Amino acid sequence: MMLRRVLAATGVPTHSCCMIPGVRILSSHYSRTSLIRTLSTMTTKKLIFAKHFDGEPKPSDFKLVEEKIPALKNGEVQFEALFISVDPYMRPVSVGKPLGHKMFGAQVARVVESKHPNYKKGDNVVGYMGWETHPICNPDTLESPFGALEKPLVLPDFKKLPLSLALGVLGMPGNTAFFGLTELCQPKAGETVCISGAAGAVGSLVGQIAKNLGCKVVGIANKKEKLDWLTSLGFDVVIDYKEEDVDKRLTEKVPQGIDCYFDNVGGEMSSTVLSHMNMFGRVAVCGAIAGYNAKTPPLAPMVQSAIVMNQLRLEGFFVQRWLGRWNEGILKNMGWVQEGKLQFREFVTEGFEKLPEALIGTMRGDAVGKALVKV
Ligand SMILES: NC(=O)C1=CN([C@@H]2O[C@H](COP(=O)(O)OP(=O)(O)OC[C@H]3O[C@@H](n4cnc5c(N)ncnc54)[C@H](OP(=O)(O)O)[C@@H]3O)[C@@H](O)[C@H]2O)C=CC1
Ligand SMILES: CCCCC/C=C/C=O
Repeated sequence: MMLRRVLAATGVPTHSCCMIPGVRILSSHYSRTSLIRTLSTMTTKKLIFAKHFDGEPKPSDFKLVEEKIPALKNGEVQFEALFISVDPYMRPVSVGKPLGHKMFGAQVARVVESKHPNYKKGDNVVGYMGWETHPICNPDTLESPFGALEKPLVLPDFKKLPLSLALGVLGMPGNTAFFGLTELCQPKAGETVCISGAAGAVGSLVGQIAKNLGCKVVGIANKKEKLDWLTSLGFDVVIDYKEEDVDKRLTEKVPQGIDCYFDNVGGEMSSTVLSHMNMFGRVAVCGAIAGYNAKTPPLAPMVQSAIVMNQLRLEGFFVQRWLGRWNEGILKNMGWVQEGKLQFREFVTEGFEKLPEALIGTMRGDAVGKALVKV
């Protein structure tokens, strides 16, 4: 549609839009980049959620479709996706979602055209537009995967920082780390904070924030590359839960006990951590990835004795609880990033079509830091 208008304006017959000569004539009026962009925005690619996951997600659970971009209606905005997020939460949150629709999820995108007063061409946003290259949506009726209305956020000037950070340290994972740790664990300087899934998008930030607050930090993850990275970030103790005996290592290396546990994983290893907690310890239950792909919930050793004997407080949370304070977390994390006190690492896969593989990879533990796809 847009290309037809451009061609009409140049006098090139519109039926020649896909022919090389037409492209050559146009290039005298338009830069090669804008022409490529114009051509590519005629259609949009979507990954459809085609089959409910059975165990681990599979590429065949998704279907790639390409559609013409419809005309924009009043109140709508057309975006061009720049980065799309892949997150383990997608596995449990997909349960019960209707099939045949675009896969849900967050993306960083640029506004291409707008018929909404609060969005203008060229704005960069982060929002739940799903797995699509050129989505159109009405921001006022856009739903997050968690079932609430959530408008795409227009991003402030990121200065020299990459826009992709709006999906990581300056976005949902950053706020999960900040609010989950500060509000639920309430760590005090000198206390010991333990984190499972410690080298991931959320966990790597939790550990660094805890260090910034003056705590001792224990990180649990798998693979030498991840543990070395955590050590370089200042984690005091690192444990490979697949290669080492977590119980023995905690006894040896954390004799003072654990005051706060930020749990991304659940299962047997978390039961072990709970048995090392101090009196009045606090546990933020953020995720349970150890069980996301399981057909029947895995059994874990009983934890109630540790909870009772040490009078622990465990609380689960969704980060959306703090939507009303969203910018507070983002600004706090941005300050630490700018001071060099909050390092981030991104694990970027190139290509929209690679989204399913990227999701599967991050659930398997391939990613160090935040996993995302560059469209
Ligand atoms: N409550 C909330 O509001 C939110 C919750 N979450 C949850 O937080 C957790 C972390 O999310 P996020 O940082 O995005 O993801 P990560 O970047 O941490 O990626 C997932 C990691 O989980 C680890 N993992 C996978 N399987 C297992 C297993 N069986 N046992 C132990 N570890 C495993 C892998 O690390 P390794 O190689 O070290 O095993 C993998 O890298 C997830 O559970 C997610 O659902 C996320 C955002 C918001
Ligand atoms: C057990 C599922 C937890 C996932 C919560 C994720 C929220 C992300 O925004």
